[in-house]
Amino acid sequence: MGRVDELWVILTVITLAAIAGLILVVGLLRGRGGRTKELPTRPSAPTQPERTPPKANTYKPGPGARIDTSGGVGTIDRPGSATPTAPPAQPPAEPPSTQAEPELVEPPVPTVERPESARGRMVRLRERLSRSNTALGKALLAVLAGGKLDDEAWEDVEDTLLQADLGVEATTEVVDALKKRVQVDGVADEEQVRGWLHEELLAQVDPTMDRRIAATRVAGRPAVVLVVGVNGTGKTTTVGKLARVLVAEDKDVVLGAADTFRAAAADQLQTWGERVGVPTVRSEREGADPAAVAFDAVKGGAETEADVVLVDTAGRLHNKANLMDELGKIKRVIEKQSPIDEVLLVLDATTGQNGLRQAEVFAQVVEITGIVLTKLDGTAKGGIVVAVQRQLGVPVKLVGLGEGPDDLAPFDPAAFVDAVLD
Ligand SMILES: Nc1nc2c(ncn2[C@@H]2O[C@H](COP(=O)(O)OP(=O)(O)OP(=O)(O)O)[C@@H](O)[C@H]2O)c(=O)[nH]1
Repeated sequence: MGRVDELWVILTVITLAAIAGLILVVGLLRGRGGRTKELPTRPSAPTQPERTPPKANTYKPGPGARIDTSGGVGTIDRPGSATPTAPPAQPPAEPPSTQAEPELVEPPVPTVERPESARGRMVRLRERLSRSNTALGKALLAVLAGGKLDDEAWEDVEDTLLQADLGVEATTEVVDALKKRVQVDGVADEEQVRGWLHEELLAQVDPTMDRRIAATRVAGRPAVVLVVGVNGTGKTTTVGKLARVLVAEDKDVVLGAADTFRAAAADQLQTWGERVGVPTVRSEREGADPAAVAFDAVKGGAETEADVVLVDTAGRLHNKANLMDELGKIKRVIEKQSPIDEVLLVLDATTGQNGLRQAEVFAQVVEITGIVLTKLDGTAKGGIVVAVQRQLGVPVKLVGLGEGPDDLAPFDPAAFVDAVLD
């Protein structure tokens, strides 16, 4: 082989080696690149500078619980908005698929109601209060403006207040204050007496108490409201009505059906929610762990960036110890992921002293922050407002004044006393 041939052979070998090396390097690089693309992508944390309008619900409830999304968190026409009802936003379209897929059944478009705004509800409902309670005002005025205020007359005043469930302490305070005024100013005309009564009763109802409901996001999470009380007091109804009050205030609400004792309670709550476009987290199973449902509801509320989560609980348990255990567990489990901002105790105003005893039992297990007095439309015992506030040291925040969906009103002390003395 001549020198030229040898050179050609060496050149060919070098060229082939270089090509092989190049192929190897390219192959390696492509292999790495491909793998990077396959890394699972996490949905990015919300980076928007401001809160976007509520989204369609993406929350996945734990086993045994499901979220009813027919309320369509992000799809409702908010009450109070001037814009006409827009059709609910649809979930993002699936990528086209060549395979035959099961038919996608569109959820029914809910007819969303527009609840009455909370402002002025008590004024509208005042008549119902006075219808039940004017007997109290009339009786008091009749005695006080009658002119002859002897011991017997004062006893009548006392009896009237006691019959209205004002309680012994408050009754004594009111009577003593009135006696003093009569001593100083003498027996006055009916208008004057009405003024005194108004002042004394209002002082008992205590207009200085903070009656706001914790329903606004706190530190980047939804407020959590736990609703407790014995069965039949109107708990579920109250949660449904409260959702309406809050929706009317443009809040995003999530309901938690932790009353798993009675299967129909979850259905009842879900129906309330659907009417105003609010989702309900519930269990499919009767007797499911209520703490798990409560946990899922709070989690769901956080994930959908709701303003407030309202958790309904059961009140019908075999005995007091069971009730305490269950409530205590619900509280502990919720608190694993979020503080509880409000515990509302629902009391039936028609049950009088019995209701006060119930209040004591609940107060031993949870820290009650507000009272909802239901069925105040059907009783002449409006004085229970004062008695229960004194006993628990927490304000009546809401009053139920009928079975209608908007018959729950924020409690307004002055309007209440006006109605009693009307
Ligand atoms: N008149 C009147 N009725 C009310 C009021 N609030 C609730 N109710 C009625 O009280 C009844 C009981 O209400 P629910 O909400 O089912 O009571 P609950 O406490 O949830 O009962 P359980 O689910 O069995 O624990 C229903 O018929 C309600 O319509 C109110 O303010 N006035």
